[in-house]
Amino acid sequence: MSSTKTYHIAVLPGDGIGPEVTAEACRVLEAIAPSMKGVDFKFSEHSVGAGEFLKSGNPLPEEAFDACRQADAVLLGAMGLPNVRWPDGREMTPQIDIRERLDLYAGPRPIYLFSAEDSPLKGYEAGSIDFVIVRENTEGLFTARGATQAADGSEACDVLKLTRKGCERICRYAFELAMKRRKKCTLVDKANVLPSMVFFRKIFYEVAADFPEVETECVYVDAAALFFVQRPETYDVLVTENMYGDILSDLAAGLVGGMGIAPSGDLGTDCAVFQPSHGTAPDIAGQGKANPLATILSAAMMLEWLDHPETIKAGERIREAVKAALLDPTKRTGDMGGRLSTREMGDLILSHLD
Ligand SMILES: NC(=O)C1=CN([C@@H]2O[C@H](COP(=O)(O)OP(=O)(O)OC[C@H]3O[C@@H](n4cnc5c(N)ncnc54)[C@H](O)[C@@H]3O)[C@@H](O)[C@H]2O)C=CC1
Ligand SMILES: CC(C)CC(=O)C(=O)O
Ligand SMILES: [Mg+2]
Repeated sequence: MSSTKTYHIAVLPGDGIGPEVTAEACRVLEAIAPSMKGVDFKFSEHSVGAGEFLKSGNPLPEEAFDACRQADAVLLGAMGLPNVRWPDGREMTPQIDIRERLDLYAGPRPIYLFSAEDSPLKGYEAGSIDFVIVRENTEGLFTARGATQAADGSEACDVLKLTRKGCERICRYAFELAMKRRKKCTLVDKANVLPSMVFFRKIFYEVAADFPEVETECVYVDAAALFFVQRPETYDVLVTENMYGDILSDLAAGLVGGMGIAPSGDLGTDCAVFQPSHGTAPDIAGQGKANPLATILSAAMMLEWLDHPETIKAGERIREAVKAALLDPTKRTGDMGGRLSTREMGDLILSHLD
């Protein structure tokens, strides 16, 4: 007797272009589901973000958070709007709260050049830029949110904190990933200046000792920004602090076509969120212009992470469909120089799934 495994996916469309891009990713998941033997999906949708804050006063209602905790995986659009802020001036960042509360410490952000014409760099063929930034997601400078500001308004201070546990597990994740790829792991730090980064580097080499096959190197974060542009082909897996990873992942997305094609995962031990690396793009929201590929590729990462032979195959099929769709350089959304709408790009990917 065969039984069907039902995966519960919590969908958090969020703000701005979030609902537009998650709709396309869900269409792709629904289209691919019938081809998976013994697997299906149950989706539940939950309101979070700046819009939810304006309605209920809470950008992350407990019902939505519980749904994330209980789901097999979470698919998120993007959250936050620049004009919706806490009284202290910060934006709503429930995505960071979810990462911290569910301990989703590993943030893989794959950077892959699907088609030569999408790179602003000269001489790079499809597949020649192919690396993963592994962002530490639960420590570093972002944990300082809501930290200190002097009462007299004369200064403000954010603390960058790293722990041994946090550094060890993110380095271990990065080395294990490198073992499945081209066996090179680069630590991006600022160990010429900050004691926290000297600490990170020490732990990086301790963990490296368990992976003698992996080539190691350390690069300062400012130099990494330069080398990404000058010789991105030399990187495989890079591991770095939370905010460095945030900044470098936008820079790296720019090497392969922009934010519209940059997926990400936020992984814990038994819980994970998948979302595009981009934000809510208020400048194009509601106009059908958003590129859904980053979210569709994040959905493919989710299928691979679910780690069932059928979902792994389906994730690979989605990536192949994106690859095939981008072979025609006239088929792009506006951010990548084309004329397709969000829905038309979704339709194009569906047509390549057949
Ligand atoms: N994970 C999340 O939910 C994130 C949320 N945000 C929030 O999003 C809002 C906007 O932030 P920005 O700094 O403008 O970053 P953004 O990533 O939303 O936009 C930067 C630029 O990229 C373009 N862009 C982004 N995604 C695109 C897509 N799928 N298709 C086509 N073009 C796309 C935008 O139009 C804009 O020109 C802010 O409120 C910010 O806090 C920002 C980054 C991540
Ligand atoms: C709210 C932001 C810090 C989130 C972000 O930029 C990201 O996750 O890449
Ligand atoms: Mg970011």
